[in-house]
Amino acid sequence: MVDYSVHGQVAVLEVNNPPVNAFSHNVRVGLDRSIDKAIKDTNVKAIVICGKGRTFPAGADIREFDQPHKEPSLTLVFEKLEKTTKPVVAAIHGTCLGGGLECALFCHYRIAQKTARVGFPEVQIGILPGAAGTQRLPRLTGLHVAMDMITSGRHIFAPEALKYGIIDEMFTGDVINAGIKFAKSVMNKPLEDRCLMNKTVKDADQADQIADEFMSLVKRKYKGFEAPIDCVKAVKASATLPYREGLKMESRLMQKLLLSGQSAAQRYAFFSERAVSRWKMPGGNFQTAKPLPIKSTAVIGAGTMGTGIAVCLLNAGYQVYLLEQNQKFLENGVKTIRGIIEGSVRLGKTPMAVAQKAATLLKPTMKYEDLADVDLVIEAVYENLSLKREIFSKLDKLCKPTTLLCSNTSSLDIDRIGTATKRGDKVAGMHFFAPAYYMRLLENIYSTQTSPTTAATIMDVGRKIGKVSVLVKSCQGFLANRMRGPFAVEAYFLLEEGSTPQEVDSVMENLGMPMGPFKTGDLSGLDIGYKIQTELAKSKGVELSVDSKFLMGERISTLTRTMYDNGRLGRKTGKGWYRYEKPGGKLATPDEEEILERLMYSCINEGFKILEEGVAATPEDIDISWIYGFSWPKYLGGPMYYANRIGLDKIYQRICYYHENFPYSSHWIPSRLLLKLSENKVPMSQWCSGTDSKL
Ligand SMILES: CCCCCCC[C@H](O)CC(=O)SCCNC(=O)CCNC(=O)[C@H](O)C(C)(C)COP(=O)([O-])OP(=O)([O-])OC[C@H]1O[C@@H](n2cnc3c(N)ncnc32)[C@H](O)[C@@H]1OP(=O)([O-])[O-]
Ligand SMILES: NC(=O)c1ccc[n+]([C@@H]2O[C@H](COP(=O)([O-])OP(=O)(O)OC[C@H]3O[C@@H](n4cnc5c(N)ncnc54)[C@H](O)[C@@H]3O)[C@@H](O)[C@H]2O)c1
Repeated sequence: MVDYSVHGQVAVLEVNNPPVNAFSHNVRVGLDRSIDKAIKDTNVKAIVICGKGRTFPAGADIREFDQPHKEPSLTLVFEKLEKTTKPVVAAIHGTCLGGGLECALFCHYRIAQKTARVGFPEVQIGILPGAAGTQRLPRLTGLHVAMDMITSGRHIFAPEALKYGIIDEMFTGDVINAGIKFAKSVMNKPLEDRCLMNKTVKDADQADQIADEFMSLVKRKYKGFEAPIDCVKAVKASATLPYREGLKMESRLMQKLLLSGQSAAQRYAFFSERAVSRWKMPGGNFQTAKPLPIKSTAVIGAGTMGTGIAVCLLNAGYQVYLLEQNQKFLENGVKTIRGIIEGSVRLGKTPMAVAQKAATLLKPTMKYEDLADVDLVIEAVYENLSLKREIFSKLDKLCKPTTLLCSNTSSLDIDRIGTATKRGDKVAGMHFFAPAYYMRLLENIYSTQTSPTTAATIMDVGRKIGKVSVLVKSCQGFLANRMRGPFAVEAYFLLEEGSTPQEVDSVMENLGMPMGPFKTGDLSGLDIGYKIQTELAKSKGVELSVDSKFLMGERISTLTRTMYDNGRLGRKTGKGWYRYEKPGGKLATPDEEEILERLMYSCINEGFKILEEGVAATPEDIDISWIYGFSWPKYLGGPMYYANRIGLDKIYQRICYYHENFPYSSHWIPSRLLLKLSENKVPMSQWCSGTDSKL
């Protein structure tokens, strides 16, 4: 777990725990023994700590957080480093994160490869740097930088770390050689000045002011999350309390956070995000299918979605043909794309070089013939099946045989689009979420014809453009919108029964969602819901009117149609739900619990049906879709995790209650899987892919 070697007078302690050299219990034991050995060896005059393989330790082992703590603790091991009279050098490459950075902060010196990153990402899993990180980083950088790094969890590259004094020097080339060389250069220098616990925080006199500033920032920016608040308190203590007292404060806050439900949920989300990349579908999976190389792409439709998708592809270095039917729309689309990229450069999110390259990669066109040689097409025209089929048929005849043809449709069956071509195996859905350049979820959809190679390729493209990609089977609405369907429908029914959009929104916002369903509707455009409903009715041979209350025996709401007819399309027309006159309700305003249950339990029921039918392979696929597609608060772990926390039997009973009261809404028909799991009290570790059991 720790490889020990001596090179002349320098002992090298190489942490060897792939893939990320996390400080698991056996690594702590190994490191402890190796430190003792190096201290005892009189021939050894300096010590180098580094990581084997791809990285310096990336932190504590997150999987161990729910297990009983086993000695030695990280702090106990690290303290030996600072106490020794032999200089200790952390030689950093890859990602030096969390406990890894804390280890480096106990060393007397830190050097890093230019491409290395350092950071304290603990806040993202609902905790704080609990091995003295909150007390030691401010002693190096001052409060401001430490507050920023610890409350945001952002990683910084070596040049920035050098600027703040976190590292002493940058190097290129081999880590061990660089470590030994540096260790030799500091071998006989005094160490008192290099021990952080002896230092004071340079801007301690402004502690109140800086802490107040960050407290109001984190309360606004990370509304509902507990960890950022405790991070501010712990970092402030580094300036207001003696070192040992500060450590006690850090430890108290850490224990509180570790026991909180939020941290467990955020850790579940961390592992789920990785689990969804291990996709599977009939005939193949992430291990058996290999992605095809994709260089050039095309986006059809330069509207809201097409422009956002083009930005994602351009930023990742793909060539993009942007095809429109209308010259004016094409020009506007190009302007929008430039505007988004320029804005991102101004915010420091996109490097100038990437923006300049993107400008050369964009090829606006009105000619389908230009698309003949591209490797991947993503269609984003109006939500209309016959239009999409016509376009796919045209592309099939025109594009080279290997081109993959994908649709960004929000709801249409991919099989029905694929049958318009003779290459159903190369047709799939790539469903982005608005705004496409910002939202991290990409829902990739396979039809009965799609090949695993096509799935592997679009999952790979998703990864390369920085999305969290989930693979699902095609069905009406796919995973995300199908499950979100009852959520939106129940919200409309509540309105018809007397609630206001503000009331409904505020219940969901209090739960932790950044926006309630009506504000989200205003943002996406209310015409989309209307068009989806009309298309669905048409596919069943029914013409809807404003007075329609049922579709095929199912209760429906045509409120979006009323909005559409009145030109209230949401933000884009300047009026939507938030300037809507409340219809006179017949029923009393439902209480908050009912709003929450009707919106969430209806979706959760649908989620279990989605699992039952194999549309999603695991609950993690569903939870990740909500976290990255609908900004579900990570600290609640996703709706399926949330359901498990509430108790499946309670959820099942309430679903039965609503089913009895709303017999015309099939989304209340209880899921058989939910019944089975709740009756047999099956723990989540047995119905998920294993993420829950890691906690
Ligand atoms: C009792 C009180 C004691 C308190 C002491 C507190 C000490 C400290 O303050 C707390 C911490 O350090 S908290 C920690 C602070 N550090 C962090 O939060 C860093 C979290 N990690 C990352 O950000 C990314 O993994 C990297 C950027 C390191 C690599 O990215 P990449 O190259 O895209 O690779 P990838 O696909 O992401 O991961 C590959 C595999 O490794 C797995 N794994 C990864 N880290 C793990 C960990 N720490 N642990 C376990 N496993 C970890 C990951 O799950 C995956 O395996 P899976 O089977 O597929 O699931
Ligand atoms: N807006 C959203 O929130 C959202 C989210 C996910 C998916 N979607 C889906 O994305 C697709 C596009 O939605 P949008 O909101 O971007 O629509 P939009 O109306 O903003 O843009 C559609 C664009 O397609 C162009 N177009 C129409 N027919 C064309 C043709 N034959 N050739 C070339 N261009 C043509 C139009 O001129 C228009 O500019 C729809 O299928 C929609 O369901 C939308």
